[in-house]
Amino acid sequence: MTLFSLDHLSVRRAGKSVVDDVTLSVQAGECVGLIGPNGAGKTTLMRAALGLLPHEGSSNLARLPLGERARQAAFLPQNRDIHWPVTVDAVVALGRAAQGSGKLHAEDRRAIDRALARMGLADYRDRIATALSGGEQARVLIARALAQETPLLLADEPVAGLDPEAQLRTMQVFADLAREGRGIVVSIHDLGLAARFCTRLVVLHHGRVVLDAPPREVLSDPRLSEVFGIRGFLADTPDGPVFQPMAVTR
Ligand SMILES: Nc1ncnc2c1ncn2[C@@H]1O[C@H](COP(=O)(O)OP(=O)(O)OP(=O)(O)O)[C@@H](O)[C@H]1O
Repeated sequence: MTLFSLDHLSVRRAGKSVVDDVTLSVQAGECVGLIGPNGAGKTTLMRAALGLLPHEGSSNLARLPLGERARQAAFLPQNRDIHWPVTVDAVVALGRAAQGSGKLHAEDRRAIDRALARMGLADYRDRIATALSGGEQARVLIARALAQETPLLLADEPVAGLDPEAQLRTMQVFADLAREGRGIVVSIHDLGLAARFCTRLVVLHHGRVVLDAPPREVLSDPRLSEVFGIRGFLADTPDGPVFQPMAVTR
């Protein structure tokens, strides 16, 4: 089942083409890593796909009325500041606001508990969110997005600033959700984590999709070094593929 589809999506910002004619679809069961150098257009692509930026071409999400869009897709933006001195539980509960009337029902409570458990935050639920470390706050916001329990999750650099355990835990959660039949689109700079946990990698360069294939194929493609300006080491291990950037090539 197709959960996400972009058809010739283009975005211009300040007169410059930032996303250029992107056609892409994501099926249930896929965890798609959106990779590309700084400024490649990853954030712009996600925001336009969600209807948050003017664009040409079409996105199945941008076409939906607001309430329906929130039931179809959760979005974890890159900016992860929490401004309200409320409990972790209350922040995660906001993820349910789009799903119903605003009043929490038993099913909402269960979704909040599942999200807290998935992110290892059960013991944090009564802590004041603004009094947590940056990485802990980031995990709370991931839990808020998970609590929406939408068919599709778009996450913009969710593991930036997280410690290794939280990075692995988060990527494992995304991989598990995909295996459970959801669709994930995750922008990520850590190509090693992308190799391990994504089912497919889409490489964006100057706003265009230049590679779209399973991780091993993408990470061994000579075009990768042109795009990123690096040479990497790719190997198979019992835990899955590993990729380590080794040297700058330009
Ligand atoms: N509001 C804006 N006005 C003009 N140009 C913008 C604006 N926002 C982004 N851009 C430009 O669009 C391009 C893509 O930016 P975007 O944030 O989508 O890249 P990204 O791939 O997410 O980068 P990063 O990995 O650094 O987060 C960049 O060249 C950026 O300078």
